[in-house]
Amino acid sequence: MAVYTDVTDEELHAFVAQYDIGSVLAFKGIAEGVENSNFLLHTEAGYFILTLYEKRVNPAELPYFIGLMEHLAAAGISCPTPLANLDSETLGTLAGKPAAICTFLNGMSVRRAKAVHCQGLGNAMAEMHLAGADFTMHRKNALTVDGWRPLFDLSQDRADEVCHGLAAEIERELTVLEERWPRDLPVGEIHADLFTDNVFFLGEELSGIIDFYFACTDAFAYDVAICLNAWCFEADDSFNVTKARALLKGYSSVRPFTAAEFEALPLLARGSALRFLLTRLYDWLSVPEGALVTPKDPMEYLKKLRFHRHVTSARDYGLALGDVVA
Ligand SMILES: Nc1ncnc2c1ncn2[C@@H]1O[C@H](COP(=O)(O)OP(=O)(O)O)[C@@H](O)[C@H]1O
Ligand SMILES: N[C@@H](CCOP(=O)(O)O)C(=O)O
Repeated sequence: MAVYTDVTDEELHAFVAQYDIGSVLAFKGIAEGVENSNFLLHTEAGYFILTLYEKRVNPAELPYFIGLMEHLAAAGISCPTPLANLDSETLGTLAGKPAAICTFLNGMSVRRAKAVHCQGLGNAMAEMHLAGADFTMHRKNALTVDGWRPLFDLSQDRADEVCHGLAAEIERELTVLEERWPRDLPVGEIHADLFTDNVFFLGEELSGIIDFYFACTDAFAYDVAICLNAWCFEADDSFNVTKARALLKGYSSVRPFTAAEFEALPLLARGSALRFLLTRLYDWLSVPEGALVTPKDPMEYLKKLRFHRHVTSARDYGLALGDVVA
């Protein structure tokens, strides 16, 4: 369910009239997504996505997200482009919520990524990282190592309801990551939620990247680590090194890894697994009674975390130092 706010016909027509996109031909809510209310908007000028920003998005941060999409789109990255209205504003208000209209991207997310999709993802992610280099706004990552303990505090007392011993295991992991987290890697604007549902393909060709509302300024290699977790494990929880190799080669053919990134990758993958374990654990334990939401499984990310704990080098992900490091 991802329509939290009702929009009346009058409100919609008045909002759309502020843009040079003709009048509304059709308008319907989109079921996918969890954070914001999204609508497919068809006007005389074509198809668009209308987004109402809901309470988990801080309005003060919207100029960063909107500005980043504008910047990346102008640099040739296939991502939603926010439309400016007749007053040259990309952000407005609809039904009492901040709202924007963005371009519609063709394509579909893949249910089962193949190595070729992972390679395309690697290429596009590296291009996105390079394209963000001259973006002048920045946003601290609230969900990196410094944010994990406060997040864990919210679930610690009930973590063992999900899995016996989980609270102690997370505590040990946090201690290790807080001690060893690398702080001197190349940084820039990263997507930070590049899961399969946020990447569109037409056949085997990547056609677009959506959902920039976790984007932030952090280590490029952390974005790569998030993707290793989200794209390179099978349904039976096994790690698929062929997909990982394709993803890393795809990335490094556009932006070669530094030696420090190569060294840090296993730790970043552990941290990324812990980040999604913690947010999923919180959501799992906080589902309101009767809510129409299916929380995502925290255990999936515990298993991924345990896998990375036994990885000693990025070679285990199929990355050869001589091959790809600048
Ligand atoms: N620019 C876009 N082009 C095409 N479809 C889009 C676009 N933006 C969002 N969508 C559709 O809306 C759904 C939810 O969008 P998403 O940004 O993932 O929402 P949320 O932030 O609530 O998770 C996507 O799965 C996709 O189907
Ligand atoms: N990708 C995260 C959840 C965020 O959901 P999204 O719909 O905004 O991509 C997870 O899988 O835990």
